[in-house]
Amino acid sequence: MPPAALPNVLDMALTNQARRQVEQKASAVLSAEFPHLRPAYRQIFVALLATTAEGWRLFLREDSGRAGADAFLVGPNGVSAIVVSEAPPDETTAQALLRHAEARCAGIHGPHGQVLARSAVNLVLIRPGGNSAPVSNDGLFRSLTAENLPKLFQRDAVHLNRRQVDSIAEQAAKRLAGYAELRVRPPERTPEQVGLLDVADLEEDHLAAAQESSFESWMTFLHPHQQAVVTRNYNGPARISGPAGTGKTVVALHRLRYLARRSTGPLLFTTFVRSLPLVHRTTFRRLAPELADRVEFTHLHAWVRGFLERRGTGVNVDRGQVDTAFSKAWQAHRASLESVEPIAVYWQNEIDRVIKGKGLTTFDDYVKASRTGRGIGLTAGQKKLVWRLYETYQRNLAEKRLHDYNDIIDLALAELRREPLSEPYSAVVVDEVQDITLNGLRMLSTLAGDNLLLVGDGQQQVYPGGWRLSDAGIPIQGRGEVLRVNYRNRAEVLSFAQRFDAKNRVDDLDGAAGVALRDVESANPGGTTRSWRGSEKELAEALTDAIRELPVPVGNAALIVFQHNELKQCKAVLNKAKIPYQDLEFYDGEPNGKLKVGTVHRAKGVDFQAVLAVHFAQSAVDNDEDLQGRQHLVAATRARDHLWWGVVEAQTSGGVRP
Ligand SMILES: Nc1ncnc2c1ncn2[C@@H]1O[C@H](COP(=O)(O)OP(=O)(O)OP(=O)(O)O)[C@@H](O)[C@H]1O
Repeated sequence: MPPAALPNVLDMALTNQARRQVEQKASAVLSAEFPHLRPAYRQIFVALLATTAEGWRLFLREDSGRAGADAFLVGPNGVSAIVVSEAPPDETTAQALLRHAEARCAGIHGPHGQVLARSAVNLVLIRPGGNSAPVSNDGLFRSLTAENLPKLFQRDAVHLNRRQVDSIAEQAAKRLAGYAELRVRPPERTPEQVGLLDVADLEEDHLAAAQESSFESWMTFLHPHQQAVVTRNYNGPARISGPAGTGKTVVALHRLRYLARRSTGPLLFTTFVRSLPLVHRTTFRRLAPELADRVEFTHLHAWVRGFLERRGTGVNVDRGQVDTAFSKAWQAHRASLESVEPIAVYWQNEIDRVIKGKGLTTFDDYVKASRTGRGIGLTAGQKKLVWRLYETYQRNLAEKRLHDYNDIIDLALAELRREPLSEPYSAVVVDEVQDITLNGLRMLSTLAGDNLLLVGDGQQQVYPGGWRLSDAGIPIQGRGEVLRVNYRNRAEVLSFAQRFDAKNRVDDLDGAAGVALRDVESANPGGTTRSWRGSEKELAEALTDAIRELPVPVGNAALIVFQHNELKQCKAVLNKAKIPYQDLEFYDGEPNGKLKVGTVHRAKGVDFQAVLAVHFAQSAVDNDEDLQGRQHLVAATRARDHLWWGVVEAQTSGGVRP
């Protein structure tokens, strides 16, 4: 049992002097309780025990047989099973230690019916001698020395609050027979000290308060259904789907850690969205620092380019020149297609997502091909005109020896079929799979085989096109999971986002009925939303006010628009108002105090405490209302606590309406 009323020291970092006092106490407690502990080990356990003065909980067991000692440390950074030993354990021992740690923590409950995830237990090896040479079973253990021990307490990995730490520790105490719980109290502050908090203390307090949020607790706790998906044995390619915010990516990241511990090969996390892998890499490193080198986070085209380079296949991808090749083709065929649809990008998408994206190489195939989600139906005669546009575009690319993204996917697919990877991936996770082209899927399936895990939500497709997983020859039967509890959006935000729910049936990515956002259960009450409507002239003031009045730090908020040209307009407003911002394109998930800004395409898959979305009512999104609805749904569901939704009317439409 913990001593009755420990102060809430998690919110109150110790001063240096207090820390020294705590370490002295810790040393005395260890001498009394574990008199035979070797001095080199004692030094480490003093450091671990000192954290209990700040609310961490330590359970210790001496193992004289193995010349080591082990402990469980529960703190704001989660649960760590710690082995202190000079010699790294061999693979078999390491696996046994991992099972031991997982078994001891099995069945620990979290808030709202969640469970402590098996994949959440951190296994840490601490070597007293200062030997920091990599251990052979890297990836099972996080390996530290006495010198770099403070890494274990790093603030950026904080995700549990005091109540959660205590609740885990109380439950762990019952499961840890043979371990002694050791604690030291923090020194009392004198009345003078209480008034003399230095700046560092205040910063620490601020940080701790911000981290009181329960949102990050997914690093330790999963819903039992999420947990089951993390550990299930699939024997074939699998798919996780479910509406926005249901924890699909969270499950995928835990599963990567779980699978990495049970395999030896490299692992890959990829997606079509360029900026996303960086953000998830940052998150994953907090979850599983020991696996930083084994799991590769790369967006699909970067992976393909790297792969082709390694195979000696040169490609020439220049986005600007590729666009010019299309523009020239469009100029040549504009007259014949304009009456069907005047927006050039519609036809560029037709080539990218339908003709080339699906790997159609003959006009006959194109005539027969389904164009689900393309908005406009085309007759065979109109398709003939599109095919001519496509042929001219292809000629323009060939003349300049250019490759577009579809070309390099095709090259990679051919190359993988010719010669598979010499060291196959133990797991390939594909996030936001709904936006990958059909040929991209074929390539990933060839790359990963049975080790493929596809994660996505048909309702959040922001690029037009349409396929079923079966079209790519990926058999999912019996290996499709659907998550249904929304953990991200507070109830108010969720209910606002649900207005963009699909009128049509939602697809589960494989042709069957999926779950729509309106069907999810909401896990977090509260939240705020604000709507604004006005003219383009009035936008600057309204947006600046909305940013100044944000109920969250501006660095935790994002401004999302739907078209590139609108981005420029909004950035001009920010520049004028001197509001520092960062392009979402370059956001890697590290906190930086700046407002994040980007189009919805760059905001996919991530979340922010607050979102400001600006919709220019006049803009057309590829002439497709459904697509626009899906993009709005994605933008609105990026917000956790607060959503500001601005609509800019046509310039002639006059004043602000409430
Ligand atoms: N088990 C959990 N406990 C607490 N919070 C959770 C849990 N699972 C997910 N969350 C919260 O929900 C957020 C959304 O999770 P995640 O990004 O995995 O959802 P998603 O289904 O991939 O969403 P989207 O499809 O909208 O990108 C996380 O950032 C986290 O804050």
